[in-house]
Amino acid sequence: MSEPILDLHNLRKTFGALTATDDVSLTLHPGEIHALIGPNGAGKSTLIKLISGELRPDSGTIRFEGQAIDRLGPAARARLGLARSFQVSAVIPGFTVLENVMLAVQGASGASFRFLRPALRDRALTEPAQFHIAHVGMGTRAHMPAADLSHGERRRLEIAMALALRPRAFLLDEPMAGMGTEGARDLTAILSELRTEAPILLVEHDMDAVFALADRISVLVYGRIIATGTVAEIRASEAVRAAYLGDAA
Ligand SMILES: Nc1ncnc2c1ncn2[C@@H]1O[C@H](COP(=O)(O)OP(=O)(O)OP(=O)(O)O)[C@@H](O)[C@H]1O
Repeated sequence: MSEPILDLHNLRKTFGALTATDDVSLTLHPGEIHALIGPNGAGKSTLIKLISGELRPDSGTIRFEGQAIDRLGPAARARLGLARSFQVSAVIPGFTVLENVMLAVQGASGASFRFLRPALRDRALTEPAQFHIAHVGMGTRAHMPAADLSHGERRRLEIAMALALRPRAFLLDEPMAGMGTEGARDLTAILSELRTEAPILLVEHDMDAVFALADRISVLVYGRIIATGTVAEIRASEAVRAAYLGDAA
């Protein structure tokens, strides 16, 4: 297998007496969607926060494209291309789809006048923004205010904004949450394509989406990875069935 883009080694995080992350090691490789599943309170969000830099581990290491990033804060990790989508990119409701993505393009270029409405004639911003908007199938919505978008369209906008940051890896924490069946199906198709842009570490409770998307699945229970494998391997695992999947397998 290719060199991992993201390489976690023996990560550990405690909150008082509680071990939320118990010696977790996992890798994310180019082109793959690696899903992280597990019951409520298993430590999935904590792990995402350790990777994004919002939380610091008690021990263990995180390498990103071969570089140790343990000492970097969230902003520096984001600049390296570690994109925590659906949270980093705050959509401005009064701005159009195009303006929102232009702001993301502007932010990615390091410009500091983040809160000014971007100049619609600035082709250095409009061209990449329109490219990302077309990529997520929102070409006909470019001039619509973000406030008027449906939930699913807003998710697409957020992905276009994440793409503008030229990510090297995506950390997605429950992107299907709050979406209807159709919206979830729609987003599943988008994420499936997105993996060719950058690999995705996907925390998700929607098992239909996980089984449809994941190249590999890791199962987290009480902060510990109890199994990592393909969809077929995880569905067939007795340990996983007993600890988590039950009838969903
Ligand atoms: N800042 C914190 N301080 C104390 N305990 C915390 C903190 N953050 C998380 N925890 C605890 O750590 C454990 C793991 O929580 P975490 O939110 O990572 O789980 P999760 O798998 O994401 O759950 P869910 O699926 O419900 O989102 C839980 O027992 C939680 O109560």
